[in-house]
Amino acid sequence: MAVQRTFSIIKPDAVAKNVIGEITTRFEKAGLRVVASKMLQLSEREAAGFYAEHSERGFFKDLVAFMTSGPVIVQVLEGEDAVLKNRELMGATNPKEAAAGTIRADFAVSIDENAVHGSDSEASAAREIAYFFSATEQCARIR
Ligand SMILES: Nc1ncnc2c1ncn2[C@@H]1O[C@H](COP(=O)(O)OP(=O)(O)OP(=O)(O)O)[C@@H](O)[C@H]1O
Repeated sequence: MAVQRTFSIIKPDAVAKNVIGEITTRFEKAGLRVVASKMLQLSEREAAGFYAEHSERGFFKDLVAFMTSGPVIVQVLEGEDAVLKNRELMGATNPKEAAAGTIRADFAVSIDENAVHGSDSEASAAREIAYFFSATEQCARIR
């Protein structure tokens, strides 16, 4: 598997819990490298645009309210098989179903406030990275 990039959000609940460093350390220990990172307070428009695919779902309004409830950290992670590796580190969407030792099992309490987002495919990663980062904010390969 080639080196890939994926997109991560450390959501407002995890930022409020003061575990930005602990979550980022998990990425690094798993061989993923942070190649872009910033803290943002999302507007309603930005959060709704990011989750547009869920706009017809019953939880959409609550999701947008949660994602705008405090600052988030958006990151680009690079490494071998980065999309799948990050999904494995995150665990299941619902923390109650997340495997022991995953980020969501350890730091999240509910499906509404589940600590992290990670792209579900390379195509999503490319779209999500471009949504939040300009070309100049994305470092070239760091080695
Ligand atoms: N049934 C639900 N009730 C409440 N919130 C939900 C529900 N399903 C999903 N969500 C919220 O919407 C987000 C996006 O849902 P999706 O199905 O894309 O999950 P995911 O890919 O595991 O999560 P993410 O996209 O945040 O990485 C979830 O992370 C969660 O916060």
